[in-house]
Amino acid sequence: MTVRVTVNGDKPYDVVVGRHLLGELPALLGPDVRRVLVMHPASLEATGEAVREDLVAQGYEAFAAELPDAEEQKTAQVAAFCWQVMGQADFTRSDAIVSVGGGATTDLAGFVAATWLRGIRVVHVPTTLLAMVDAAVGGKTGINTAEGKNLVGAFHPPAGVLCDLAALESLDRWDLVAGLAEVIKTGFIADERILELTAEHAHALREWAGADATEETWAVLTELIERSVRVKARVVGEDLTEQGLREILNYGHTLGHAIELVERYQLRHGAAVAVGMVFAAELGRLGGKLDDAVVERHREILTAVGLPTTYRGDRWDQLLAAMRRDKKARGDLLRFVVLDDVGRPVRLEGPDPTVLAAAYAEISKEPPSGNPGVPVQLGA
Ligand SMILES: NC(=O)c1ccc[n+]([C@@H]2O[C@H](COP(=O)([O-])OP(=O)(O)OC[C@H]3O[C@@H](n4cnc5c(N)ncnc54)[C@H](O)[C@@H]3O)[C@@H](O)[C@H]2O)c1
Ligand SMILES: O=C(O)C(=O)C[C@@H](O)[C@H](O)[C@H](O)COP(=O)(O)O
Ligand SMILES: [Zn+2]
Repeated sequence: MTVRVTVNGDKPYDVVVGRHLLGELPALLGPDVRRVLVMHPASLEATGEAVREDLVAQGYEAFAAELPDAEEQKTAQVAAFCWQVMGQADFTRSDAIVSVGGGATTDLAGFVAATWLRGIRVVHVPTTLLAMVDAAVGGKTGINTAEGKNLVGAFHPPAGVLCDLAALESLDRWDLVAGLAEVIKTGFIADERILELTAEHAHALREWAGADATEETWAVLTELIERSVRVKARVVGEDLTEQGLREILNYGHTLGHAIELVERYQLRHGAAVAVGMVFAAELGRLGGKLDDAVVERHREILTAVGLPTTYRGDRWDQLLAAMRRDKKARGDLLRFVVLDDVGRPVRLEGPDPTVLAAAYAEISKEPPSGNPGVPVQLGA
């Protein structure tokens, strides 16, 4: 069954969840588009090429830009490479980009679309769970700089998002699990049923078997995707440019992004956000807002699906420096999203440094012995 969720805004668009969705591309690209750049990471060459050939068969002049894998593609250099490809192929304002990949690809492709000729159409075809439930929806685009994560970007909503569930068949279980972090985040900020479903099926999700997954597991995963997309669509439909409400989607990200930077992106975004959510829960608890039981629920559900809940205890100065560059910060004021309860996110501004350090102590574990450079592993 195909499900459509509309994202409201100046130019409303649909997030389509189902199978065999490529036939929808021409309608999303619109009548004026002649040239299309399909952007995909090297690891998805066959999928990217299939999309490109399909577009050629439909009469488009279609090009491909093969990108480095994962976070390595979110750089100014890679964006400049894409601008060069488009310049050499005479891309005009009536041409378009199609992204095929995970969240790193949709972030980069969205940014290139936002900046080329000050903005052209982009359709996202997310291929990871994380990109389907979060990154491809909502128009936040961006690249990293040496100083931090997503420091350069733009709000540029797509013309449509095609979540073809078949893509998840080839996703390895660590990437499926990393995507569950954003699903669980959505559960904590806005939809408790997500937490119940995830906890109930944690084992099957953690042991994701791709094409061999049972019908029951596919059904649960599909419901989790739909529920998460509905929450994200509602939030970004109300507050595209993060004037207020949208900040709730950043739950767990203040420390999460700092961990990603300190680890030089050697762990997945979802894994870092998982640790960041436990940190935020501890901040809420230490600030007298959140019950012990809800904090424990964070640890239980994240551990159950194989996500980490602790981080090495000897990186506080670096993490704090990175958190000062978080986009929610204002001047010297650090701002966090914490919870009063499940489904009740609130803002915490300028927490006392001793409370911050105490929350860090609650998530700290010994640094790996013998090799201080070893990155945190999922589930470690
Ligand atoms: N813009 C937003 O609103 C938003 C929201 C959440 C996350 N993000 C960003 O998304 C990124 C993380 O996304 P991600 O977890 O999808 O990571 P990713 O894009 O790096 O993909 C993870 C890995 O999966 C591989 N892959 C992708 N699709 C596959 C498939 N179908 N089968 C097999 N392998 C596949 C990729 O090649 C990569 O190695 C981060 O950069 C994060 O900042 C953005
Ligand atoms: O869509 C949003 O808004 C989010 O915050 C979703 C996050 O999951 C996502 O990782 C986002 O890219 C983080 O944004 P940033 O503004 O903190 O870079
Ligand atoms: Zn995120």
